[in-house]
Amino acid sequence: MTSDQEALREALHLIAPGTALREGLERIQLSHTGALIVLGYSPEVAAICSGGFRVDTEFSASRLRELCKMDGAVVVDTEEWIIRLANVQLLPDPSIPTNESGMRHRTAQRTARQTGLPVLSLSASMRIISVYLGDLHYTVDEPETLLARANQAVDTLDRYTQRLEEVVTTLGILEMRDEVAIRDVATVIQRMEMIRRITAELNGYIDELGADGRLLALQVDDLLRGAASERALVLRDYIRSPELLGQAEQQLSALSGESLVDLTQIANILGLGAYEPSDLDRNVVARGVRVLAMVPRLPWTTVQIISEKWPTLTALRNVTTEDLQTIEGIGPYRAQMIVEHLQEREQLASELAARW
Ligand SMILES: Nc1ncnc2c1ncn2[C@@H]1O[C@H](COP(=O)(O)OP(=O)(O)OP(=O)(O)O)[C@@H](O)[C@H]1O
Repeated sequence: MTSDQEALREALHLIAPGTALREGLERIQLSHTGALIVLGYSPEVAAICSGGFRVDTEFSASRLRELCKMDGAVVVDTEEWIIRLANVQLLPDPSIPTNESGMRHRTAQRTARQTGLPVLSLSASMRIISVYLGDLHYTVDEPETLLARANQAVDTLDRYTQRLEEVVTTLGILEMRDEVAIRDVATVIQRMEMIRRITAELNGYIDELGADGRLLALQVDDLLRGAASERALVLRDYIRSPELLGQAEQQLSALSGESLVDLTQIANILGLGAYEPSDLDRNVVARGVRVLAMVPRLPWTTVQIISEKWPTLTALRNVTTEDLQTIEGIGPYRAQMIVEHLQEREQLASELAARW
């Protein structure tokens, strides 16, 4: 996300349903007066304001509506939530390009480009809220439209998480049998990345829906249940050097929709060296970090020390309680817990495999 996109998201959050600002905008829409509102008060804004008068009054929805009945723009200081100016003429640099028609929208776009602040433009005739920020232009949807789209995305997330659960379970079984192929790891990461993308889209809807999006946020939370930490653990299990983790995350999120379908590209991002589709069948071994992280109350630093000493899951599965007690901070009780946990996982994997 670029900084403008992030700022746009923050601006959408400010005007989300349930906020005082949105209530003001809805009142303006009902009264068909239209509006031009600058969200932020900076020296750049002050420099392009002409005429009008100072208000310096606490923000309220009804005040905004009243002030927007007058000609000109309103400037709202969103740091302090104070309406600073009203009835002002905005005079942005006329050489700044604009592809809008109508003076209000053209001024809004130029002002946003010149000041870097969000500028709202509400047309008197149409029930549309336009947000301009830098070079971005966003048309705010009605909450019903947004909710319909968000619900579709939740259905997709639901299907994706079910499919992920299947492939992660398969990976767990194969890990315990030393039968993991590059394809299995790449498939899990592919699914996780698809989930990350749909979640980012949903978070955008949640931000924009404000109070109307609370139920949606709970649904998403429920569906994700620790998905982000599981993703990090799978990556740690198969990316040899931890310093490449951040780079891999970046490259995964930069993959186009088409490239995400290609498992060899994902495998290469993980550093697993797959140049042709047949390379995907080559075996790989997990470090076992994910399995260790599931041991109850085992501190992360201890997980790291253990996996440094026994750097593969295969090696880990052969450790004894005596071996583990050579590590500082692991006594007989904890050593026993770790060994039992590994045995349980192995047992579970063979039970599940028997059902295949
Ligand atoms: N530079 C400006 N500074 C402040 N306010 C402006 C500016 N330009 C336009 N406006 C406001 O927008 C109103 C509508 O202007 P105009 O009719 O030219 O734009 P429009 O885009 O065609 O209108 P609408 O958006 O309502 O369809 C003006 O009456 C004024 O209140």
